[in-house]
Amino acid sequence: ATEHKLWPEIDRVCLEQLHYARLNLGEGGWQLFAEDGEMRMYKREEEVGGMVVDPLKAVHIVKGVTGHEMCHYFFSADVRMDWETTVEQMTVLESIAEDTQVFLQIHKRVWPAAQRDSLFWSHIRKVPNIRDEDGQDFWIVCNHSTEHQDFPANSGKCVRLFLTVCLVCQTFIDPPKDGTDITRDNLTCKITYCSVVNPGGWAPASVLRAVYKREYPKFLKRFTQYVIDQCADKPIMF
Ligand SMILES: CCCCCc1ccc(-c2ccc(S(=O)(=O)CCO)cc2)cc1[C@H]1C[C@H]1c1ccccn1
Repeated sequence: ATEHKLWPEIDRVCLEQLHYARLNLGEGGWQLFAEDGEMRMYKREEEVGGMVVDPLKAVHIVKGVTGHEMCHYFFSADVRMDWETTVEQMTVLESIAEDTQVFLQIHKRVWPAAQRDSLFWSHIRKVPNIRDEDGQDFWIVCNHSTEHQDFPANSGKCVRLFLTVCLVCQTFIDPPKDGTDITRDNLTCKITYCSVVNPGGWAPASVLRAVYKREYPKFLKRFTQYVIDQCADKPIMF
């Protein structure tokens, strides 16, 4: 996809998001708002033009799958509707390359706000782990709002929301002591999910914050469980 006009932006946003995801939660005023087993969800309360755009950062540890598998299923258009319960309709507008697609998604309406749609490019890539920490290479999927001449914002019934999302995964292998082949029992996947969603038009701060608090934990728990279930009986994708 390196010759496509979007490539410079895709490359820049992906690397920015990888850096942002790897910043630890020490600085930056993150407040923990949800916990479930190994999943911890943090947010910062921010408003842009009177609209809630609370950045979200979730960290999670999932046994039995690799970062490649986690990112593969997050990126795959074919399975999106199997796990994405808040999307009413999903269309692939453009397949720029094997690793880059442009999506239009109509999201289920969040009462009392108007229904939203999102139009974004989605890119998956492996990033070598150059600091030879004990983890494997990073896999990242980045979703970032973009434009498309056939689908201008706010031209239909939906308010166009703007999003930047990244899923950054790293696999840790604890090999069997007896030198036998690695099995899923030897795999641990560390996940960082970051998201900034600008609702694109006014929505009550109280409603938005309540929806985020309810929907994000459900969303990440459902997605990661979906990947565990899909991978259970399949060969490991390293
Ligand atoms: C007034 C309504 C404001 C906006 C509602 C809304 C829409 C989309 C999204 C969203 C868009 C993309 C992604 S993704 O990770 O890129 C995967 C691909 O679908 C994820 C979540 C979020 C929210 C915010 C509610 C919040 C919410 C959170 C998790 C699920 C549903 N709703």
